[in-house]
Amino acid sequence: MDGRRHSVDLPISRTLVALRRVRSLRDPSTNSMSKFSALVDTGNWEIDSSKGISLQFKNDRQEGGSDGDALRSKNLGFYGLREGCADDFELNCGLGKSKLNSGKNTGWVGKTGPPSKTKQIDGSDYCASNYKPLTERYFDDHEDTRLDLTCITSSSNRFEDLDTYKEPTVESSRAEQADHIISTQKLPYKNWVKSFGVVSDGVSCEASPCASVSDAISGHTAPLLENEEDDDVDDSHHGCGISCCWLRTPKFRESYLSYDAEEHPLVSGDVDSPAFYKKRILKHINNEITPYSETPRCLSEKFRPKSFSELVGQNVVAKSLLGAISKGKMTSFYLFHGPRGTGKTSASRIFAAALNCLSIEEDRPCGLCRECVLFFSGRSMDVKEVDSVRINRITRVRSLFKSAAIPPVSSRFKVFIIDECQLLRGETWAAVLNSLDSLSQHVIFVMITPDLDSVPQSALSRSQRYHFPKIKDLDIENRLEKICTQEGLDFDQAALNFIASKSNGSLRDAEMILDQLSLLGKKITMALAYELIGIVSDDELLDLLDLALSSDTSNMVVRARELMRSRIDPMQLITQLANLIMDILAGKCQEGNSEVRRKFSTNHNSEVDMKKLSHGLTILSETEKQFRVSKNQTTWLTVALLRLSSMESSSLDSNDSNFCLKRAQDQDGDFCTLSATGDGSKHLVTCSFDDHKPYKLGIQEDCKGELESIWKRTTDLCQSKSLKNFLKKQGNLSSLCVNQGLAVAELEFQHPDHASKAEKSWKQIASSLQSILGCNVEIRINLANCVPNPKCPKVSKPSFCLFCCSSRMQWKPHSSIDHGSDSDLSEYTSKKAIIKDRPNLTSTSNGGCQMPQCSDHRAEAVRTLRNSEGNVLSIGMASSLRSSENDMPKMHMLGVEPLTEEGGGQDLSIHKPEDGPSCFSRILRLPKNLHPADSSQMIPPGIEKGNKCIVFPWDIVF
Ligand SMILES: Nc1ncnc2c1ncn2[C@@H]1O[C@H](COP(=O)(O)OP(=O)(O)OP(=O)(O)O)[C@@H](O)[C@H]1O
Ligand SMILES: [Zn+2]
Repeated sequence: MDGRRHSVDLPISRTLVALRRVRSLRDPSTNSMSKFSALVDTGNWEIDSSKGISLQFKNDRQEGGSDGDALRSKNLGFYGLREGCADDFELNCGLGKSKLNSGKNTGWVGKTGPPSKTKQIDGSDYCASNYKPLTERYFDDHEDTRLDLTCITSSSNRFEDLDTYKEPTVESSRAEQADHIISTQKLPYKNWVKSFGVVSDGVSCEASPCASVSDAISGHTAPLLENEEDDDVDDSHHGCGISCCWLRTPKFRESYLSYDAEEHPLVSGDVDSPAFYKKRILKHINNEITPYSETPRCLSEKFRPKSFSELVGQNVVAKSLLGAISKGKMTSFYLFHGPRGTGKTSASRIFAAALNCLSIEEDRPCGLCRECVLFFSGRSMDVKEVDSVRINRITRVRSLFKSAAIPPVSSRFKVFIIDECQLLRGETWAAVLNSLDSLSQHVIFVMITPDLDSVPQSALSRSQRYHFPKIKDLDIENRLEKICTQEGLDFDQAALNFIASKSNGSLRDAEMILDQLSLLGKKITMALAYELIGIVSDDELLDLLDLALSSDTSNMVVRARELMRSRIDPMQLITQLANLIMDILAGKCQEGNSEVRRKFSTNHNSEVDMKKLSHGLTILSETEKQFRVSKNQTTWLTVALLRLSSMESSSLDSNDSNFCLKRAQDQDGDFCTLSATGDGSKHLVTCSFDDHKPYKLGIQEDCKGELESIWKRTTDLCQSKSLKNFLKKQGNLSSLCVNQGLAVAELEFQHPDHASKAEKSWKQIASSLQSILGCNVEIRINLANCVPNPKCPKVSKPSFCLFCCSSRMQWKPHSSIDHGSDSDLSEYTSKKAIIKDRPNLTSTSNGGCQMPQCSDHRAEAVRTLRNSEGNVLSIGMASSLRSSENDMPKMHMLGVEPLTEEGGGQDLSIHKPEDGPSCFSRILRLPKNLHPADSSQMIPPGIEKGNKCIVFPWDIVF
């Protein structure tokens, strides 16, 4: 009867919810949504003040009948359930009565027999009814012939069914879905209809792994019960935590039923009532827990790998698992672990499919064979995903293993995948491990966890472990690119690169971000990605850092405020800044092709900038702590940036006295400070020496020219031709640092003999330098490559400089300098002046190292170890013993304190005693491995030895 209308009274809330949900309802057997898609379009929703909302729809195929026959003409592919053995089962969902008589067993595969009874609920028996396509069932309105079939197929002509389907109602969909679930998955089964040969005609080998089950299988039979006890086994999809595995749909770990698992354990038969199921399932459906989805809901579902070759970045794992299968060397217990979103679950499913794949090819799973089709359509009865939470009871574990003991339905292996196994309780683990030994060869357990530490040791040692490492950014980027191409998404490569870098090795996270971005319907760009992720770009942060390092305070504050006002959370900004600084310090900033990056790395590559940045990390970490107790995060962030911006040399560590400002002569011949500033232009600032601003000509590339020029002029000033040539050829000025009117010049020689020779001529070198620089000069003579010191195993790298000596000469601007005369030299040699107040220190009369001199010509000094780039790696004490004053001191390190180690350079501090700006003392934490005898012997007079520290009350020469 064309045009027949059926009404459903629904409360308004449910109606509206239903409208929203209709997309998520689908036919679980066919994995198809098409049966429901017409619903919204063809359904006619009417609002009646007395009845509420009603849904009406036209029934094209219905030739007649009553309201109760609403579904008759609609072959939804769902399957009925008989409640009780005689009574028709009714779905009172507003559609009237839906009679689901089993009728004849037309077109069904299976065996007939008495109905399998299960426990009674509310006094009524029910049986696993006969199943057949609804069309037939409705039209063959016969009494129960008690076929013992639990067939879950759709009609024999599924495609036709789909085509003819037009207008189900929401409620009928739900009800039938509920029926389907009950009939296909919830009922206890009596027997397996075992042979797939019987149904194989329906298995299309051409079907893709993703084909819906009805496309793939036309007669898959569910197992029937062997006996009552076993009913908890393979039908355990209903709330026991075991569900058939499917690849394309999301993991369905929840039970369809939402009843409390504790109350209804796995084996429980007292819940096996259709009414009970129906209620639960409907509740479940109403709760929008959709076990299946028509189309993959997100990209990560859609692009879930289906073969080992599709598994990104896990080649070792893939190869090993495939190897195990091809060699037939499987074990019963696998443990997949690794960070989230790296493919553990996908791999476990692929592994399960590969184990049962019938293909003889190496590349398994083939996706085409019967087993693969069964598996990928979610209908394999031999692969189960088990919810860890739900089996967290010994009784359930026992049931699980009982289930495992039953041979596989059609496959070679029964595979149980237990995800999140770290949630299993100790007793559950014990039960699992105890039962493992009794497992037959055909059972394989795959446990998955992101947290290996939570898995008991006993389990670890019993399992074959596979680690899934984080996926490389490049692999993620390539995968995203592939997805974009397949999905027809327009994208910027940089944006994909950015997404990859922000997903922390998790491909799922990356796909999620891409998914969200794709919804915007625009080209996937960096700007969009930044906006979505809620972070500012590295370029913006570099800009901010540039301002901070350039001490452009006002602009920096403005910029920071802009950023925070726009979108960024201060805590996020702190984290990002810290990450960026770490990248810069690790030299990663030069990578990439952005203009801002290039500019930043050009402008801020000095030693002092690096120190500022590393100190900045400390500031940021303090600020982060402050954030936790403060509401005004924005202010604290601004304070942090201001601190970063206004960082002075004094706030840096001892070696920060080498504040890296460059000194040069301007064109008028005046001394000035040449600083490397943030804006990229070197600007000249006239400076006087008493302004206490230190500066340095460092070893950076851009200083090299200046250093060479100074060294050339210095050597030119040397009177002795041989010295001049020697210095030009063998030595060079590696750095020059001026602090508080004292220039510390570091000279570098390649060979100890050369260093020694230079040391002997130190006065001439120093005076020449003084003439050029116009200030007090201290020279240090370093050996570029040193022989490793056996006393100091840490210092084994030949590039470290163990040899260092220094001497100081006071500048007398108006005195005439005679570079060749030692007698004149006394006029402006500063040593006595500097050390006169410190009786413990004496100068070496031969003009050698300035060190505290002990009796027996023993001298100690603090030494620095530098790597070939000139960075200070460690500091330590060295002592020298010389048999005569003219001997070259034989230095050896007494102890080394790596600056990087905890308790090392951290404790180094500078004290400025009253006795003049050029002297200070430092506290040096002694190395832990320093032999007490050594330390007591070698510590020079005047050094107070504390518990861990010794105080050097003299001008330590670094
Ligand atoms: N190695 C991978 N190769 C291909 N796709 C992957 C990979 N890892 C993750 N994915 C993508 O992420 C989604 C989720 O992956 P999967 O569930 O296998 O990760 P998991 O490691 O098990 O994560 P969790 O520990 O959170 O369960 C997949 O559907 C897939 O789209
Ligand atoms: Zn296969």
